[in-house]
Amino acid sequence: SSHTCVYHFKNVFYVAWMMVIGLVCTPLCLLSSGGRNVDNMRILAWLTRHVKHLLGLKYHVSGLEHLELEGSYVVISNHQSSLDVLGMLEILPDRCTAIAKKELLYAGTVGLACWLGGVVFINRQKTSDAKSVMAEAADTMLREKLRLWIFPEGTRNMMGSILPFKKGAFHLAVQAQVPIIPVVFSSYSNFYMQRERRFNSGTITMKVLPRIKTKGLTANDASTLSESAHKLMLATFREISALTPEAKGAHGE
Ligand SMILES: CCCCC/C=C\C/C=C\CCCCCCCC(=O)SCCNC(=O)CCNC(=O)[C@H](O)C(C)(C)COP(=O)(O)OP(=O)(O)OC[C@H]1O[C@@H](n2cnc3c(N)ncnc32)[C@H](O)[C@@H]1OP(=O)(O)O
Ligand SMILES: CCCCCCCC/C=C\CCCCCCCC(=O)OC[C@@H](O)COP(=O)(O)O
Repeated sequence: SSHTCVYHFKNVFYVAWMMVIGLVCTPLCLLSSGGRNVDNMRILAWLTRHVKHLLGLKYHVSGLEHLELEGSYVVISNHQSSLDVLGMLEILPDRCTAIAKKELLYAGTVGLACWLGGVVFINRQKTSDAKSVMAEAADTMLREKLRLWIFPEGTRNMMGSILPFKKGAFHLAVQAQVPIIPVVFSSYSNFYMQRERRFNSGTITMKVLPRIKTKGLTANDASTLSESAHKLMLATFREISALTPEAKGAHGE
């Protein structure tokens, strides 16, 4: 039926169009900075701005003032789909890059674009490697006055909730003694339904929350920090999501 066609078309179009953007951005990034540089993220964000219109998506953002902090910080957000990248680039602060799984590096021109934007790649299968790469990223972040965007669930999740957080983002913030700024995306379940093969137009609410301070905290506090951030973000997710009755049922509400 027609909604199934639209679903497949939009998904294929999204990946293909991002590949084209990845290709277009490459010479621009090379000309402007000569190689891998976090400032290339501005170019990526600028080139990607229009994609939401092509997919019929709107963003409603609140709390942007919480990102207007001096110096380094870690942004954490929930992760439902590769579409999250559009929201991320919609509000991306200056000098901010991301942490991603290393597989993304091999995703053609999108991988190249990520590399040019200074994305830090981690091997999730090798926890000890991932930890040392993230420790190095904490140093680089301070030295080069960067911000890092991390998806602490560590994987995509469309179940209408937020998975328990991995601890890496919190260790990194504590090691660097920088604040954590939570960003919550509302549920995509009102416009994107994988099971029913529906990808309708829709509005995504993004809420930036006030920073969580880490000054004086140690590695022992990472678990508590992770749990309290999760609780806060899950409450916000439920508050801002226009949940369907079925999705509400899945939450046990
Ligand atoms: C695209 C169009 C063209 C133009 C656009 C181009 C580009 C677009 C621009 C940008 C796009 C960027 C897109 C990015 C999106 C990518 C999203 C992703 O890839 S998500 C997947 C990757 N992210 C993550 O995995 C999140 C981070 N992961 C973690 O934090 C994990 O903790 C881990 C480090 C990988 C380890 O995983 P593990 O399963 O072992 O988890 P635990 O958290 O339970 O940890 C186990 C144990 O170790 C302790 N720990 C963890 N980290 C540390 C540390 N750094 N130091 C010390 N100890 C650590 C932790 O406390 C646990 O111990 P304990 O149980 O005793 O507490
Ligand atoms: C050589 C061709 C390879 C084709 C691969 C196509 C990949 C491009 C897909 C969409 C275009 C824009 C996406 C931008 C980046 C999306 C990042 C992303 O969402 O990665 C998933 C990762 O967070 C979690 O992975 P898992 O849920 O654990 O798995």
